[in-house]
Parts: sequence; structure tokens; C-alpha cells
Amino acid sequence: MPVGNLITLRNDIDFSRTLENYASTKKTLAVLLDYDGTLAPIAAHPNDTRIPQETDVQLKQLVTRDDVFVAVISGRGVDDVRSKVNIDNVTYAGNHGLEILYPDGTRYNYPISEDLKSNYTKMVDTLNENFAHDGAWVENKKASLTFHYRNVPAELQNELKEEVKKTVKGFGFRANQAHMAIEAKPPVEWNKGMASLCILENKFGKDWSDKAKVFFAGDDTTDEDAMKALKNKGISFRIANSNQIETYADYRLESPLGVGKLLKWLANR
Ligand SMILES: O=P(O)(O)OC[C@H]1O[C@H](O[C@H]2O[C@H](CO)[C@@H](O)[C@H](O)[C@H]2O)[C@H](O)[C@@H](O)[C@@H]1O
Repeated sequence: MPVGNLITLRNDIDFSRTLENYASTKKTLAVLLDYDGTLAPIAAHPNDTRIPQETDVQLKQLVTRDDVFVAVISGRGVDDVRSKVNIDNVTYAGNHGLEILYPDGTRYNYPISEDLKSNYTKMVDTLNENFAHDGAWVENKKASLTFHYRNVPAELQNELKEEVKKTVKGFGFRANQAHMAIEAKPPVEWNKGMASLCILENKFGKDWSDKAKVFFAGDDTTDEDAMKALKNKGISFRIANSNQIETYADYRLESPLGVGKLLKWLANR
């Protein structure tokens, strides 16, 4: 993955200078957004997140337009992220793209084998029995899980993380580091990148890049799959507090508030 001085965009002047050429092409605007850490700032508990009011206003305005398409692609369960964003006429993907919920209510679920399902259940039970203590807990999202250790005393975290990753891998799942959490995902060839391409093809057809100008924003390692898939086909933003970061993104935004500013610029131009 490329590492380097990722260019930071902070305001309308930066957006106009760097994005105007692409944004002014006569194509439908497609905005694909991660939820936690991107639309909504990270909170101590997943139930406590909220999209900042300014961002919410811009999103609600964008989804009413015929020339705009919006999708939210999250690691959360799809119904959870749908209820957090709570805006109609948006395509939602959950469990890192394994579940997709279209605005007309139709759903796509990536097929998971019975063996993987059975291992998943055993993995949830094992993690709950052995590691859900000292403030750690398991978020069971049915297709993937998140092991949260944010509230675990700092001196216990490293050993706990290693044990959890070992356990996840022992059940044949992939373990990804996330914000104060380990994500356990099934070992399937499907991720936020493939889900993004699937959503764009579903909406615009196989030649989606001729029809849509795509902006993607995300803050986490799992979002890199989408940034990689969209490299040179759209513009990606990584929300990060440093510009020295390994990423496929084209630009950096400093925080979820920057995402709100970007949406406002896109909506008003
Ligand atoms: O793909 P995302 O929409 O970014 O979801 C990734 C995970 O986000 C949530 O966990 C993270 O955010 C929580 C709320 O801010 C925070 O408390 C936690 O420490 C973070 O890891 C969510 O709970 C997971 O299910 C998502 O996979």
C-alpha cells in the first residue's frame, strides 16, 4: 500500500482547487460513505454515535436530487447502520459489504457456507466465554463480529488483542485491527471494495465509470478495500489525524467534520 504525504483538504478553496475538474464532469454524482469515524465521529460505544447536524443537513439535501446517488457502506449490521443514518433513498451496506439493502427494500446477502456459519457461532461463544471481561465485549453482527476492548485497562490490551486475534484465526476467520477493536470477518472474497463496485454496477450498469463521478470517504483499514477498488476510477478520502499513513486514498480529511464540509461543497457547486 502506498505511504506518503497525503494531501489534506480543509476547505472550499482546497476542494475547488483539487476536485473541480472531476466534479464538473457531466455525470451523476455518486457519494459512497463509511459510517463510524467518517459520517459520525467515533464514540465510546456504538450506540452513542451521531451524525453532526451540518453533515445530516447536507446528506438529506443530496438524497433528494435526481443527479445524486448516495450509499453508506459500513462494518455494522445493515439494519443497525440504516437506523443510525435514518435517511430514505440511500443504499446501505453492512457487515463490510456482506449485506446490502437497496432503497426499494430488496436485499443482497453474500452467501456464507454452513461450515462458516457454524464456526462463527462457536467463535462468538468462545470469545464471550474467555475474553469478554475487564470491559471487553463482543458485538455479534451475525455475519461478522467486532471485539471491543476500548474500556479494558491499557496494560491488559496488548495481550488480550493477541489472544483474540489468535482465537479468530483459529476459527478460520480474518482478524483486522480497527479503532480499539478487532474485526473478525469470514474468509470470503468479498469486502467493501467489491460491495462498492457491486452497488455502482447495480445502479449505473457495468459501464458505471462512464456515467458516475464517484467520491468515497472512509477512516479505517477495511475502507482501504474500497479505496483500492476505486483507485483512478473515482476520488477517495481517508479521514485520519496524520498525513503519514499507508493508504490508497487520494486525499485526506482531518475529521468527520471535514466530510460534512466536502458534502456541502459537492451539494452547492
Ligand atoms: O465501517 P464502519 O461504519 O466504520 O464501522 C466499523 C465499526 O464501527 C463500530 O465500531 C467503532 O466505532 C464505535 C463507535 O464510534 C467505537 O465505539 C468502536 O471503538 C469502534 O471500533 C461498530 O461498533 C462496528 O460494528 C463496526 O464494524
